Amino acid sequence: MSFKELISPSILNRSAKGSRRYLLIAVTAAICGALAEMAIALSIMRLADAGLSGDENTAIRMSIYMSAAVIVGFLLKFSIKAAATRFGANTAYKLRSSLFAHMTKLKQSEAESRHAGDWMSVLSNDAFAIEQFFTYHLCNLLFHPIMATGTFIFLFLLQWKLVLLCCLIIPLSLLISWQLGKPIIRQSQQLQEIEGTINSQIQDAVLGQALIKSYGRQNWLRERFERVLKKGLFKSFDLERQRSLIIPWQILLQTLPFAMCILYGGWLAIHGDMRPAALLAFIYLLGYCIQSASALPELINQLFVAAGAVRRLDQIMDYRTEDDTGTTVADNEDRTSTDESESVISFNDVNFQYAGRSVLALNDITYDVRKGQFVAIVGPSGSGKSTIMKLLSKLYEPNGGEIRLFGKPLADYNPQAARSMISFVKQHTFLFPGTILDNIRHGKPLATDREVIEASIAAGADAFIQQLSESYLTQIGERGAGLSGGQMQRIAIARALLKEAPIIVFDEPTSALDGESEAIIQETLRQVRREKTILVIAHRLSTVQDADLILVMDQGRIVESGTHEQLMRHSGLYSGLHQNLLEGVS
Ligand SMILES: Nc1ncnc2c1ncn2[C@@H]1O[C@H](COP(=O)(O)OP(=O)(O)OP(=O)(O)O)[C@@H](O)[C@H]1O
Repeated sequence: MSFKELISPSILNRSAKGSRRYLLIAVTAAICGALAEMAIALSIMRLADAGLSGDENTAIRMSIYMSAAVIVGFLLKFSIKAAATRFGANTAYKLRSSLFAHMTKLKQSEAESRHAGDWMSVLSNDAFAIEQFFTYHLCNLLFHPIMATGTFIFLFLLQWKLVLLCCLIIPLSLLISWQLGKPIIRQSQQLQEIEGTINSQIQDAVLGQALIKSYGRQNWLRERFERVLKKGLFKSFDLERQRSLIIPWQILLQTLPFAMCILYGGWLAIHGDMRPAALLAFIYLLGYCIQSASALPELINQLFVAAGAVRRLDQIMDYRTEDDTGTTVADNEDRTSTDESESVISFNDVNFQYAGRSVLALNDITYDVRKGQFVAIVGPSGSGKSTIMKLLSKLYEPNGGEIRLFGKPLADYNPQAARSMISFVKQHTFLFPGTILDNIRHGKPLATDREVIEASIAAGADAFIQQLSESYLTQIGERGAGLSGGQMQRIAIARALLKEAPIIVFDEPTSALDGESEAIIQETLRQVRREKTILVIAHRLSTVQDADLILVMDQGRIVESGTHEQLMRHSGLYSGLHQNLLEGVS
């Protein structure tokens, strides 16, 4: 890694914009702080000279100067810390915020390329490492190099021969810092990756808890976790070992110059080549110079750790986001003007292949959905039903062919505009922790309470919500904890109805529900059918029997289409599926 790469990561530069004045204040205070220390040394020297020559007035004046320099030095150190922390906190805040914003705009394929826990690790651990660097190390990283350089120049002016003697150590010190720092950045990066895996496994354990118990896989899970924990443990031992190698060098580099100065400086003073007062000031400043110089290896190490974290964040920023150009939500105002004979959704020879897959998930898909129609998509597992929905919601772009929404190519809409016209009820309902009211209101953030209740009534959710202890203000836990699958689904339907989008898409709405809930959803379907265009992906053929059009999919193709009656007249896949269902029931 070049030095340029180290200091110019793009996300850091962008995040630091607007806070650079604090950095400037910190650097200025660091320079002035170093000057204050030198003023103290100068005062000590003049004080010692005055003491030895019995000049009382100069001694008093120097004592006053020295006290003033001590107070100013104290205030400056305080300012460095305050300004550097301010710079760091602001930068870390912007960095986290832009990272989070970037993540919410990621292309679906990019988001799926990493495990969720891995994302969390980058967002929390790496961002935290950078914040820590800014809060605790940046002020030292500003002060110590300036102090080391400033005192070095002053020492040189005092007695260059002594400085040259001490200088023999500096190249050695820099070489050691650089050499010891390189493996640290590599190992801390590896440790961070292991942390990501640990987070992923914790997440698997939490989300898949019930499944893991039902298959008795706790031991497998524990052993797998144990293995990655051990890997992390050994890696952190390696890292600590590498870091601890710096300590003996630090001690050596601290004591060696003192010993050399006292011996050689004393010899120079005895032979009249150096005033004793100058030797006193020299040793005073040498302490500061060494303290600052010896802090550098650890600070450089911390800089490497933070640089590693910034580099990983930069890699995240390189992940592609959705293209948000094109027709906007505001341009959609005329969407309901489509007359009944026109297509609301049309797929024309659409092909799609997932990255890394050798076969097409969708192969020459062509169909039309007209305004107010109820269209069902059925077919065996893996036939491509959900992929159609993913393309429709612009989570993926087709590899060939064209999709149109209200007559306009879907590619011309920005993703938000396209999604604003469709209410999705997914197979797996996701509810946020919070009140039921808030969860339904995600469909239309400015909806009144009355509108929320009306949507809930239409979705058959109002009756059970009213029976809850705090009705619509009942708090629900993470992912809807405290509600049954059917109740969650009805809340999701209420949310979708509240959105008032002209198209409503149900992804297998009945698959996780009992008979009663299924009946309620069927009733909802019948109600909204009059007002909205409905697309349903279903396994339960009972849900779709009265659909205007049923598309039957197999291996990424539409193999049959028609109404239930038309399809039943052929002895094709649909009637076969129906037959299997009946045999399963009997
Ligand atoms: N994110 C993905 N990455 C790679 N391949 C995928 C992805 N999602 C689905 N597929 C593959 O694409 C094909 C179609 O999947 P899709 O989920 O659309 O089928 P489906 O008909 O909805 O299945 P099911 O009824 O089981 O939900 C399958 O072969 C599946 O393995």
